[in-house]
Amino acid sequence: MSKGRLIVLTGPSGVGKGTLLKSLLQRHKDDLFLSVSATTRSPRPGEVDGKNYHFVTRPQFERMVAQGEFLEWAEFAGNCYGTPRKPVEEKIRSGKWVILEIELDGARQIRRSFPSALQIFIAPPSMVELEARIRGRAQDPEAAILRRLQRAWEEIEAAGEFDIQIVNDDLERALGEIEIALFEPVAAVC
Ligand SMILES: Nc1nc2c(ncn2[C@@H]2O[C@H](COP(=O)(O)OP(=O)(O)O)[C@@H](O)[C@H]2O)c(=O)[nH]1
Ligand SMILES: Nc1ncnc2c1ncn2[C@@H]1O[C@H](COP(=O)(O)OP(=O)(O)O)[C@@H](O)[C@H]1O
Repeated sequence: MSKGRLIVLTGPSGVGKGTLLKSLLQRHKDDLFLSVSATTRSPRPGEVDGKNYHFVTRPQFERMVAQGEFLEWAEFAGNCYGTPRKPVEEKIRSGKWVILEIELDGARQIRRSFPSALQIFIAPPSMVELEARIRGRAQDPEAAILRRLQRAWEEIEAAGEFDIQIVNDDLERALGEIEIALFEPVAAVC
């Protein structure tokens, strides 16, 4: 049986993490499992409970924190997000590769608790393009967009903490780079 593995994907809101992951998971259905987070954020149009997120109330989220149900959790732009511990641990134990699509604080927590996790940072081609993508998605109120853009600067400054940085300019090229990072590790240089 193959060995389980944890992969963290982080990057500012609107950079294209969800878009990249959708294609990646379609191409590698049998190899990769995406963790479904819990959040107190309201569902966006089209988002499905249990598929995109587990949508919970703040008291429910706080109870889950108190009961140690999260592998990591953080507050982002006024809402809480957390990775349910049990499904991730079960998948890893059964030899699966699990991807966490999480923000910077969560990635830092995972770095401490799972130092062997591969940490990938997705960067935008520019801040102008990032803002255009968040606005083009047209799914967040103005206040949420502004909070995400403000936070984006801090996240981009921390890109160097990650094992790999990939610029999502051309989607196919960025996907190819993620696939190389996951499936074609560079041979050790003697
Ligand atoms: N720490 C942490 N961050 C998460 C989790 N789930 C999602 N996030 C991050 O929370 C941020 C906001 O997510 P979301 O509201 O879906 O907005 P979007 O990134 O603009 O699509 C993103 O950076 C996600 O990667 C989680 O379980 N833990
Ligand atoms: N390489 C790319 N070039 C142009 N637009 C992109 C690219 N990747 C993603 N997008 C668009 O940017 C917007 C934000 O992408 P999304 O995957 O929702 O970002 P995130 O999950 O990081 O918040 C979407 O409208 C998506 O279609």
